[in-house]
Amino acid sequence: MTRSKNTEKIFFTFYGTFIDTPEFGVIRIRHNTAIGVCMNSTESADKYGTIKFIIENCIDPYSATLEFDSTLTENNIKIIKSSDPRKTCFYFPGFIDTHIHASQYPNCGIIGDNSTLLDWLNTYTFPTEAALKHLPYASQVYYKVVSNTLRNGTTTASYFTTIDLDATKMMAKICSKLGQRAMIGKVCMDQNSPEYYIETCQESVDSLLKLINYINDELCDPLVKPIVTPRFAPSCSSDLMTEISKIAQKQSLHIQTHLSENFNEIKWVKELFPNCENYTDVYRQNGLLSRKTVLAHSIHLSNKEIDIIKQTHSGISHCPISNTTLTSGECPVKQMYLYGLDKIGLGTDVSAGYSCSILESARAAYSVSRHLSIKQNDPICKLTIKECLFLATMGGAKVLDMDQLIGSFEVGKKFDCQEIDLQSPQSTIDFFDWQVLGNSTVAKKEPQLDVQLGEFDTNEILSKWFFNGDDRNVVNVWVNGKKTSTV
Ligand SMILES: Nc1nc2[nH]cnc2c(=O)[nH]1
Ligand SMILES: [Zn+2]
Repeated sequence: MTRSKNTEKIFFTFYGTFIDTPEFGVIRIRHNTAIGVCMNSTESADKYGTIKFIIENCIDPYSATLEFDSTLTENNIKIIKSSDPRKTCFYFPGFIDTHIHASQYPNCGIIGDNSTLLDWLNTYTFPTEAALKHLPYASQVYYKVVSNTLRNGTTTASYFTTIDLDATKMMAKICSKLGQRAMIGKVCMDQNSPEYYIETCQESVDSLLKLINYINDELCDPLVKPIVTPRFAPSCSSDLMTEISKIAQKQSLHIQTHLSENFNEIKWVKELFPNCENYTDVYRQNGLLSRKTVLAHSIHLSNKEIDIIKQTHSGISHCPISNTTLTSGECPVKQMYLYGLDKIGLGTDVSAGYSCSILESARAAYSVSRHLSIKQNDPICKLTIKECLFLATMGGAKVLDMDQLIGSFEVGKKFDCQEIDLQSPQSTIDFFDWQVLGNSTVAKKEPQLDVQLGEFDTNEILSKWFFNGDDRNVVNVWVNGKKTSTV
């Protein structure tokens, strides 16, 4: 270890209670923990924002940082403490939204009581998306949706935009400016779409290539990546799907699309692609399934289709709010997990989903799984809080094939984090003295009480957050070690 002082080095050491879910169904709680993050601006992109040490049961985070690297000085260590004498603050990994339509944000909360997928697309969605060709509209919408997701603790999102190249470039720039880790997908669609919102196969391929070049060679932000985005099988010709899958393969890019969301959609796909065995096979035959493919919904799959998804290591984005509002169905997440399909994350699917919050989607996943359990009279269907929080973080990281990078707090991973305070100034969650103040004596002093009142343990605090929390409890958000701010 060198003893010379190095003023270029910058370390942020975060200190407090860290909670994450490294495996399905497992919650890890680490109190009094120091996490050191390398923030040297001179470091290469792969090192900047990376967790360098995690020290549990740490008394002094400053000394811990010096112990890790004795060449550091007071000037290049920043200690960030979650203030918590009240025991309701903790750090949690940033949420990962594996499926969100940035362009549909203006329609959040507008769906139509009787809408189902195909009529909803024509009535609400295509007109709204087409309007974002007008760049001043696109700018307003995209700033707001990125701000809203960040405010809700989403540090990584996989976005659909529209078919428009310039507006999509703008979205990539906005994500970069606001500091969100993002995949940006220009929607590709060359058939069965309204004449005001369609492109030819060649136009679609050309603008996809231009977007990839822009993001990779001009924007050059390691947090922002292009993602190949055929809308869904009905709106894509086989020619388009094969052309863009070749681009994805050649450049090792992610792919995202929709799969098996609605019964009329599935029937339509059967008619459009009679030579394919099933809906999933349409994507397989056209080269779209890889370990970097995100398949939104995937509700009504046969075991044969699940097998294809397993074999190709593709991931599923479960979008429970959208599946409820559009009455598409209940995705049997737990059963798929038990069947061995372990790449499942959560998507808000704005605006079929009315909320930008992955926490709200996690709650909806919990509820939908319980309704499925009632319907099938089988407790096996039920997801637990821990499992839902896994889907919201590590599950999403796996779906995006980024689980070596994000999703939990580990040395070598990026510091993507939200700080939660259940008693933040704006919080609507009520706590009582005996629940959190380390004051269980309050209860004991009441002789007439014959029930035991006591402090919540950390799992109960987590449960309070899961069911009652919202953006007012997200007090800070860091992506790649950098604190984000929104508009
Ligand atoms: N939920 C949803 N499903 C789709 N299938 C094709 N396009 C869409 C869309 O925009 N939203
Ligand atoms: Zn969608």
